[in-house]
Amino acid sequence: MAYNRIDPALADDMDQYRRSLLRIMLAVMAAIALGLSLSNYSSGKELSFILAETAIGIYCLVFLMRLKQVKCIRCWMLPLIITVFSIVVVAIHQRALAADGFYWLMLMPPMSLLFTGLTFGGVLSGVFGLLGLAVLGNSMRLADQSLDVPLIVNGAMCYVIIWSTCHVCEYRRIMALKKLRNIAARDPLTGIYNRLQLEDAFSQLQLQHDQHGESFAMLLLDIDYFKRLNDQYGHIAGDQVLRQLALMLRQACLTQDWCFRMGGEEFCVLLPQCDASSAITHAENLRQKIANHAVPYLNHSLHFTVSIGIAVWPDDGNDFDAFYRQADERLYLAKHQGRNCTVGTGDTQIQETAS
Ligand SMILES: Nc1nc2c(ncn2[C@@H]2O[C@H](COP(=O)(O)OP(=O)(O)OP(=O)(O)O)[C@@H](O)[C@H]2O)c(=O)[nH]1
Repeated sequence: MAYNRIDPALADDMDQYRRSLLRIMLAVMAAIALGLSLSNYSSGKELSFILAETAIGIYCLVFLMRLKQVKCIRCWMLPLIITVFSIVVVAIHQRALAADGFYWLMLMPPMSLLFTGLTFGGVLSGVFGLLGLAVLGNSMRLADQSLDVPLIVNGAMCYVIIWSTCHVCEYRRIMALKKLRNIAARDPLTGIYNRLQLEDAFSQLQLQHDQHGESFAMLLLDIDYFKRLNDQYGHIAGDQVLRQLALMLRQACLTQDWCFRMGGEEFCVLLPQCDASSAITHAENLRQKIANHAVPYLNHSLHFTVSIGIAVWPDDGNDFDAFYRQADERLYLAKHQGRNCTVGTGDTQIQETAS
């Protein structure tokens, strides 16, 4: 089992960005729509337009007032975008408004790409662009029996430039955000997740437990006498050991999603769908594998061992802090009992001590 830890946070960032832009845009749209409906009313324009403008203005105001509570921005934006730009297309159809109606259509790509997403917004604004051009050409042909080709070509070129620029900008913004999130989530030395991600991963497993009753385990590992290793062979050798241990943990977990460097020489592994006895088996296998492994460094073979503390959910705590504390206390006990050993759940006894 694996899950994508970056995307929920990324989605959250994008959501905040959209909301702050929306606040300004909805206020402007409400003012324009209500202003237009008033001016069209006083100049005796077509009633259907006045009603549509009033409805859009009111919708924008309600949306603006409820923006903090609205969960699905796309669900609110989609009817607004489709209604506004359908009215624009209808306006283009009326010969008198054909060209200036097309200017308004240029707002479609930035709005739909920003507020309904890259793929959906790209397709939607592409369809509306083509529709607008077809309606513009048709309304000219109906009125004059001729096509103003330069106007159509200029309109199409501007639309394509705006559409592609917005698409590239939005794509690059999302990629940059993903990259930044990834940098912030990982430990630069070993490449595995840092401690900030642990609580998030824990919440995901806790949810799995609440929904399906699956227990899971946490292993806290700390390298024994790491200071001595650093002092004897130097910090570069120590770094090599840390990288090798991270690699072994990733291999043991089959996925990197559940391995974390807590800082210094301390690591954490989460074991999904794991009870107390399989956690001990897993931890012991890992401990022995590490103890039997040699890290090549210059012309040395570096040997090192780890001590491990285990906590199993839901037996060992009722929240993250208590759960983590339990694993930490058992790690401390493992150190106290002579290192290179595992202390498991239950009655906090040593499961196996070093040879
Ligand atoms: N090479 C290297 N060393 C680090 C890094 N982070 C922390 N250390 C070193 O890790 C050592 C931790 O030492 P201690 O906390 O005394 O732990 P220990 O020597 O492993 O002793 P026990 O944990 O009690 O077995 C210190 O010497 C730190 O300088 C790192 O990123 N690279």
